[in-house]
Amino acid sequence: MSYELLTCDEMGRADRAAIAGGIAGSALMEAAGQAVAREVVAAFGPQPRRVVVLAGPGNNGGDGWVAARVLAEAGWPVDILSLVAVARLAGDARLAADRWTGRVLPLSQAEDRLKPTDSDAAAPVVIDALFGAGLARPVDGEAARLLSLVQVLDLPVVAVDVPSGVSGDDGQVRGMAVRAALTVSFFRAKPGHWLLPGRDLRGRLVIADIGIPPAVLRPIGPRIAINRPPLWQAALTAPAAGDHKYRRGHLVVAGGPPETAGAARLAAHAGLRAGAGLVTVACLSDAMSIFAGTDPAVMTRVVPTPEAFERMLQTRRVAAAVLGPGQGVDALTRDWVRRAIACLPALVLDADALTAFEDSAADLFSQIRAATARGARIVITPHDGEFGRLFPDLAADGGTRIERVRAAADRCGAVVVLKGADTVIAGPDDAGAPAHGRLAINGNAPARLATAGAGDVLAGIAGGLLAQGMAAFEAAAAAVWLHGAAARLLPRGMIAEDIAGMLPRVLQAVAPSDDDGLDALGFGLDGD
Ligand SMILES: NC(=O)C1=CN([C@@H]2O[C@H](COP(=O)(O)OP(=O)(O)OC[C@H]3O[C@@H](n4cnc5c(N)ncnc54)[C@H](OP(=O)(O)O)[C@@H]3O)[C@@H](O)[C@H]2O)[C@H](O)CC1
Ligand SMILES: [K+]
Repeated sequence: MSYELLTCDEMGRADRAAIAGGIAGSALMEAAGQAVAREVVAAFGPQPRRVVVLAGPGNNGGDGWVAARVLAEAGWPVDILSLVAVARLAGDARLAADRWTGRVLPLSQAEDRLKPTDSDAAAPVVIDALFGAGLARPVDGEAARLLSLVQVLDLPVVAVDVPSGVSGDDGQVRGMAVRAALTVSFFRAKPGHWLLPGRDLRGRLVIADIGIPPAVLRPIGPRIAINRPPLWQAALTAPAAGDHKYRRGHLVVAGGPPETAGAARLAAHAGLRAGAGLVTVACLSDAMSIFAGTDPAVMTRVVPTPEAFERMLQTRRVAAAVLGPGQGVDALTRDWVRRAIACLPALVLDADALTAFEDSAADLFSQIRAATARGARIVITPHDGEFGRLFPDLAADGGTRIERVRAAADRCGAVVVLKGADTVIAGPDDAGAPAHGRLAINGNAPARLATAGAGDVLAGIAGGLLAQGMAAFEAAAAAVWLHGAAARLLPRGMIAEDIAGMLPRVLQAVAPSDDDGLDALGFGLDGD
């Protein structure tokens, strides 16, 4: 399964490369329109049903004209409402329109033809082929009127490429867009299919092969991907026979005051489940009994001073740390963060470890940059509020979610996980850095994952993976996906404490196994 996402510009380049390689543009359009028709029949057939195609002025409309012809040839009653006169169409779209032998209705008849009639066994299916990758400005005027009619009549919509009005690049709505039951796109999906609200408006997504050879992608070098296991699976190591717990990675979680100790407990437990060899919560003496009294596999260590914390990091073979969950927004947190950045090979900074630097973000970023320059792997995991505290100008400037998170990663030098229903993971654009300009959009998190403490669990999973030596971008992307997948296995009513318990099942499905390939209990160990 492919996981690259192409921006509209990259898709245009892929298209042009295919055409330069000898595939006619009209053949691509024919394949695109046929795919749309095929999916309409699969979703709404096999009995023919009335179809109304809304055709726009460009090639998205061209796909609509092809789909109309193919459906009509199969005996489906099809009407076309074209935004512009056929004489004004050009290129492949004009060729496609010229092959249409049925009626083209004037837009004044739109309401009449869209309304279900007594002779309709079911409401007509609308093919939305107004605008696709070429959306250039907000949808208004006649196009908006047509889409509003479809919305008011609550008709089933099949969108060509994207629901018209949704930007393929960022999933934002420009002007207006109607929710589709199904979106048929071509060759590769686009970021706007996976970022909200586009993800929500597109309905079910089908990516059709229209004959573009995958080799065209090599010179394009897409850097945005949907977050799926192939992106990071190879970096998930299986525990080896000779491993001991330190070799599998010692993760330290910073424990805060007793009132908010739950957050670090969740992170510590999740770090262990994600595969860290051992996990220690470092805390002040007043929280000791809480941390020591809960999770039997998690160790506790009292570090009365920042110096003691640093000494522990340096002497206990610490592979990674998670700082921030429930730690407190104060100078002590800043002190621990500075010391951890200065001496550890890997680090997750979450929650309070980010908010504590609201007034000194530049200072935090220069420390992170110094550490990553010597090879440290650092992941920060802000939600939108924390992001706004660290990067107020980026949060305010109205750029797309992708632009914001990219700019943030470039500025701070860490891998940035911008959490939300459509979490985005971005690596800094440092030439030569392993995460160089990479970006993944996550799509597997169920809505019920938005629950208290879920972020602490995510930080712990990322820390557990970093402790095992994973690269920062891969660890961050894997953590986000595993977290979403674990929640998917849990029914409504799940709480943050339940998530880590699902990790063994999820890891079993995506990670290399550490058993010897024999029967489940190992009866066959002697080779029989
Ligand atoms: N490989 C593929 O993916 C293939 C995709 N195909 C389809 O082609 C479209 C992209 O076609 P393109 O012609 O580049 O763009 P659109 O059809 O989406 O839109 C361009 C026209 O729409 C006008 N426009 C743009 N925004 C608005 C608006 N808000 N209101 C009114 N008109 C608008 C634009 O006008 P300009 O004045 O800006 O020029 C254009 O006339 C892709 O999405 C696929 O569906 C191919 O068919 C096969 C290969
Ligand atoms: K469309």
